[in-house]
Amino acid sequence: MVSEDITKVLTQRPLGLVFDIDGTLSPIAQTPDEAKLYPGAAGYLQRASKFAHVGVLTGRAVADGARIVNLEGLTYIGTHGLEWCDGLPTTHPVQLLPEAVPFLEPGKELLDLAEKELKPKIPGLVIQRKNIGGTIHYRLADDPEAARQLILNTLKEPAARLNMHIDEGKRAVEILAPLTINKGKALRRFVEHFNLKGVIFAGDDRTDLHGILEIERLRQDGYAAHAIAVQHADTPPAVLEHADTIVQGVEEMVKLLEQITIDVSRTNA
Ligand SMILES: O=P(O)(O)OC[C@H]1O[C@H](O[C@H]2O[C@H](CO)[C@@H](O)[C@H](O)[C@H]2O)[C@H](O)[C@@H](O)[C@@H]1O
Repeated sequence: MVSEDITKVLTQRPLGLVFDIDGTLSPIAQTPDEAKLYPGAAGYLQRASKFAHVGVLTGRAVADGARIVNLEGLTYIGTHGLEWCDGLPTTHPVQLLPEAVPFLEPGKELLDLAEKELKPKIPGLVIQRKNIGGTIHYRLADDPEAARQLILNTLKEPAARLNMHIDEGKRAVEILAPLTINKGKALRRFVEHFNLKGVIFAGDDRTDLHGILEIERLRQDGYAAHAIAVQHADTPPAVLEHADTIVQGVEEMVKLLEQITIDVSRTNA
């Protein structure tokens, strides 16, 4: 059985279940392309989509997140909230927020610069391009800290000139549009889009904190809302502090998702 607090949310209709991918449903992998859903997760998401609106809310581009989850009938929200797709992007249009459009070219320019300047200097560097901006991964560099410094030093001035924002993720430097869209705003949009009465959000990292804090605000606004933090050695303390439930790692998160599907089908039986 899941906790009473989670059960209370699960009885609401319409209900939403929203998940981050990396570190939440997929263990952190050496490279972005190697990441996979934890065994069983796809089946539980599919089952959950029979009684809830299931959203995938990721820093990856929609196409990349959908490649990993690969289930029809889910909503894919990518690039930290800038892209939205009601279903798999192979069969549904991907909507890019209009305010993000001016940053398509500057983002591309910075990534081109990273390819030219950084790739030859940092063996193992992975440059992940997205529709808007992208992510430069230094996890495989021989000296990750030196790689991080070189990436930040190389991109600082051009990013300021092109009015792009630089942030940091897990062994990665993110090139982002300088917009205030984040996972919290995207979560609110998801709730309003489906007219939800209840929503659960699960995430593990810095960018997920926006989603977790939005859950607090949704509760204040009268929604049944619950935040789950997936704890890893490097989980930011604020994520744990503001979450309503903490699970240990992706394995426990997927077990909880399974239990949610079991409890809801028992109640509906
Ligand atoms: O905010 P998120 O939705 O968690 O997205 C952040 C980035 O996650 C991915 O990178 C991370 O996971 C990779 C695969 O496990 C790992 O190799 C990498 O070191 C991590 O930083 C994703 O590839 C990025 O696009 C996201 O921006």
